[in-house]
Amino acid sequence: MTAPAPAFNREALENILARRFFVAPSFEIYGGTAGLYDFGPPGTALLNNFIDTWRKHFVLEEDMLEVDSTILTPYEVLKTSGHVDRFCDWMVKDTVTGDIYRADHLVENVLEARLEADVRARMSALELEAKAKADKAAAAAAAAASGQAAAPAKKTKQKVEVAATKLDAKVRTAYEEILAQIDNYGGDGLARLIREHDIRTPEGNPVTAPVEFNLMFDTSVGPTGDVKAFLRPETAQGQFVNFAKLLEYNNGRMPFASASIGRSFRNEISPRNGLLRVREFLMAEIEHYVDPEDKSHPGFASHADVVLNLLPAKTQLAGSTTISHMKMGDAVKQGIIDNETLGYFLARVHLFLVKVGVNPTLLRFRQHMSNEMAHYACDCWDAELRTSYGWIECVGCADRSAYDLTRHSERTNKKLVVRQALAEPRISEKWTIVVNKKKFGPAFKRAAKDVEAALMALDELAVVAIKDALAKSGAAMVATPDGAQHKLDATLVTVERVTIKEHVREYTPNVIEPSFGVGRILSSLLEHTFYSRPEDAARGVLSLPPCMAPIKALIVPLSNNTAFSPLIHDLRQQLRRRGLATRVDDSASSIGKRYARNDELGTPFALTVDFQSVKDNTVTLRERDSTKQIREPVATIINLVDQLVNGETTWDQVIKKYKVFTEQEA
Ligand SMILES: Nc1ncnc2c1ncn2[C@@H]1O[C@H](COP(=O)(O)OP(=O)(O)OP(=O)(O)O)[C@@H](O)[C@H]1O
Repeated sequence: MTAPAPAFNREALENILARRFFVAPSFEIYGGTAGLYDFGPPGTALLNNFIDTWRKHFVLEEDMLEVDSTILTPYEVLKTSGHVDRFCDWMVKDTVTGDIYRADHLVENVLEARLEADVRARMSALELEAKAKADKAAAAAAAAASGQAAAPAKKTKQKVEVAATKLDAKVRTAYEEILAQIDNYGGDGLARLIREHDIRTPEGNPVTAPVEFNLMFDTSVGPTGDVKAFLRPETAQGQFVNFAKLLEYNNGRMPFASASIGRSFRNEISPRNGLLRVREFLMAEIEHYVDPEDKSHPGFASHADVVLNLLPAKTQLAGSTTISHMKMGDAVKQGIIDNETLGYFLARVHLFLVKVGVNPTLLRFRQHMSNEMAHYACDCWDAELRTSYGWIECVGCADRSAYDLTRHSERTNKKLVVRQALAEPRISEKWTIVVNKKKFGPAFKRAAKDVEAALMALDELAVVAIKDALAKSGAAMVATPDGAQHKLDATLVTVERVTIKEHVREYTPNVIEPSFGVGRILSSLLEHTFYSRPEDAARGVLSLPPCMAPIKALIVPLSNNTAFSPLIHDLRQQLRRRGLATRVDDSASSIGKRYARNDELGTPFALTVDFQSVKDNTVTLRERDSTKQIREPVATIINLVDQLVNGETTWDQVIKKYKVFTEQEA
């Protein structure tokens, strides 16, 4: 089923989504709350179909371990993960109205508007120049014909306006470079941009200096209010804190992945663009745990030929947004994508997005630049979808390294590691701290246990630093998790070179995380699949793939004659038994109108019951995009709908096999 490429009409789509109650602002009758949305029946069905397809594509396909953890998350967990200190955006205030803006978005909007005005101005300048040339030539021709001198050309007012919005080439390049890296600016950088480029609010007012704002909603647990907590900003932490149990459930086998689908909350400074930036949204996240010394993946070879649209960091640094169309395997071999596992997941994400209806030509993977990366990530690619709002990040694919597991382990003193039995024992030499037990206990008293644990947890570099400090000044310092510093000397500890024979290798796995924002993907794919019938612009169609469509089959009786009732009942029963959502439209409208109404809902198939059906038990099956139909016995049609929805056949295959007729012929 291929829909014709349309000119996208956002207003028409938004009208359908509101009118057919796909989605609506929450608490609308109270005036609504910015950044909160409710899904109506077709929107909820779409959401559920997305989750179902996601589960089958990722969780079932790879035996991922799905967990459902709580939304309420204690302060300590998010302090340890770095969210309390760093999960922030920068905001500015309009100095006149007091309105709040997210600083990077304001800069982005203003510069983009200036660049757009520049493009328009340059186009008009070219048009004016062409017109002036044509006028001059016409005047010269007229003058030659009359034998008089040509009158001088008049300067138009329009020319002056064009000049005012035209940018100097240097300024234009500077704007383009800033926009390509807008996510990389911190508070000082944004303040400089605002100053240097005279960034103002849409009302034309100046703004304050940027202030950091943490995006987490805080709350407290229990009646005393003493236990501080947050609504989680991602599902990932709920998976990491359960790592040891998950590994045990997996019989200690590596690599493996956990997955979670659930709501997350971010107190966005300025929610905007419908579902694209909201304050409560559904996330589907995978945490794939992998050996840092071996990031190969068993699925790499079978996905190496998937062609991806890549925008690497290097290209962006050179100020370009040109996409490289590359086989995933080649991108990994050339070091553009860091490792096999990350490459594999990018390919899987690509295949999934196309399966749910994303237009592959409007999908790209953009690599983060080093200063743009989240505090936990060491390589990151965003799957971005092109929408009427520009390129939108919909899936973040990050290599979070060992960051989270290490932090949680350090904070809780619980081991979050993999123990791998070695075929051959590994013999190595290592600098090790040896504690003089007799003196150590009396010296540190109640803190002795914690100080010793802190010393034992040090890596070899830190141990060598203690050795050097003891040799140089006779003293060294060590910190315990409560932040206290403790002084060591050569009577309490010595640092010795010891030979170690290891039968087990212990390591903290690295984590590769594809993180899906469900609302953003749905909103983008609704744009990708929406078009208007070429013969009637008022007839909108959502060309959703059958697996995603809220209703799979519409049942349309020719009229509300009771003769059709038993067959309609039978059709519904049979489709329901196969788990296929149906809807009967027995309203008085014409059949064409009823088809059109359900095209708006994205219903891919319609079964029409007429007087012939009652006689010979045949019904027609109409496909939404081609509007072509076939007429076959009920049993054949039910089987075909089932196979079409489950992807076992396609409409193109069906029309090769059966006699086809058009809507007019039916
Ligand atoms: N406010 C939001 N509204 C809707 N979806 C969101 C929002 N914030 C994040 N997401 C979704 O969650 C996914 C993973 O979150 P991640 O933390 O990587 O986003 P982010 O980089 O903070 O997004 P952005 O830079 O747009 O704020 C994103 O790719 C996106 O699809």
